[in-house]
Amino acid sequence: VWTTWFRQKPDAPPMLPGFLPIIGHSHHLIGDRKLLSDPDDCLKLANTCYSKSYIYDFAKDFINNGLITADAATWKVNRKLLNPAFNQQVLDTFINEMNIQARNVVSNLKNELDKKSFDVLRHIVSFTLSTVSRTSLGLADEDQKIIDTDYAAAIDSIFALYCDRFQKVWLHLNFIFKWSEIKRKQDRLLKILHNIMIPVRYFCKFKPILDQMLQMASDHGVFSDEDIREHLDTLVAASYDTTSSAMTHMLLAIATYPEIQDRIYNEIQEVMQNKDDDFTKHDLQKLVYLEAVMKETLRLHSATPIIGRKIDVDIKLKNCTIRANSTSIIGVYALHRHPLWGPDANEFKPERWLDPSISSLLEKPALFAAFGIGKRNCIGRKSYSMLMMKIVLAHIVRQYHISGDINKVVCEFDIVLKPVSGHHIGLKLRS
Ligand code: HEM
Repeated sequence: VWTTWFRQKPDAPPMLPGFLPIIGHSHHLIGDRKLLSDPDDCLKLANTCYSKSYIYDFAKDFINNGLITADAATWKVNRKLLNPAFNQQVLDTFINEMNIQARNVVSNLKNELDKKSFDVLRHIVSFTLSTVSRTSLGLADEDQKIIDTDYAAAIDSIFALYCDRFQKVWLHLNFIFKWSEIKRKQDRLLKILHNIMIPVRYFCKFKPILDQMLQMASDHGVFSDEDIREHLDTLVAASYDTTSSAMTHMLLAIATYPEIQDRIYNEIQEVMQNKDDDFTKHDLQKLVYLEAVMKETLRLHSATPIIGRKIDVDIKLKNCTIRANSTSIIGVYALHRHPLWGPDANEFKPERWLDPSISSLLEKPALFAAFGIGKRNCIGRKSYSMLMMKIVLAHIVRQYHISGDINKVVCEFDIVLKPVSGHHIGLKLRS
């Protein structure tokens, strides 16, 4: 009542549909939220307020000061320290491991050949998890199995608990939550996750990202053991669901449009001169059409359709002012369909990414926000996750003809956007 009636400025943004006098949107259990979809406003907000909405605090017991959940002051320091761990030279050393993991997926997919359809998510999740943990943690094979099974199951369950808590608005209050069954389950899962991740630093072999953190801990005394555990958990948690969701959507999109699939295949053949070699950094740079398809899928089927920010200070936007101490939601889904994309904004057209005029369009950096907006964007964005996804997609398309229909997929909003109807594709071996 207070925020709705007494603290509103005359130039406050209009209320979302469904607003009722006095109770606002509380019958929808979403409280007082502003949804933004103008690219300039979104960027201004994202670069003015670095604090996350209180919903992110649900994951604090798990990843506390990791980049995703850290408060603004801690985030600024840690992001600066961690940025170098994701530089291009470090990431180039991952290409070999990514090729190995991609060949494993292609080999496992042989068991699914010639079925009318099957759910591809299991294969993609396992690829993502093993690639991320091998490249950032550098685990040996036997230790990797614990991550593939116990850690993956625990992380899935803990994400489901966060969603459950999000929907039960009374559990947003900590003093009720701490007596709940969800809290007891969360504590059990955290014990499993911590017991797996804490010893990781002692038994790794190839570990560029972890190495960087250990180096900083010893040189500057900046990270404690617990900080390192939180950063490692954050990397796996932040990459595994998002990348799996994005990659399954990309496979489904490629499956839906045979002419697009043929063009990707032909591009691969041209670049690789019909050989079955691993993809090098230079080969990957030449796969421009595949990259356009990936970006177009991220645009229309973004794994993170909304991003929440806590508003710390009053912000004057183009047509309104948003008050401090409220929450705003950046509507990535809406930004990706903004009229600036043109009259064909709702159509799947990878060619738009090859059109030279795209660079003037992307001068508004918030227009494409699949990896977040502004300075607090995804640390693993272009180089890490695009690289990993490109390699596996190129290996799969080179080997198999994919069928499926993305338009039949029904999604729900979990921590990321997930198809509830399954991720069904069919595969045939290319001759
Ligand atoms: C297709 C794959 C991915 C998508 C769509 C994605 C998307 C995003 C988005 C939208 C954010 C901003 C969240 C927010 O503002 O609340 C974010 C942050 C983050 N992502 Fe990603 N991500 C992907 C892959 C990865 C990978 C592979 C890694 C790690 C290697 C990673 C690590 C992170 C981290 C650490 C943050 C927090 C950054 C910060 O606050 O400084 N992500 N991601």
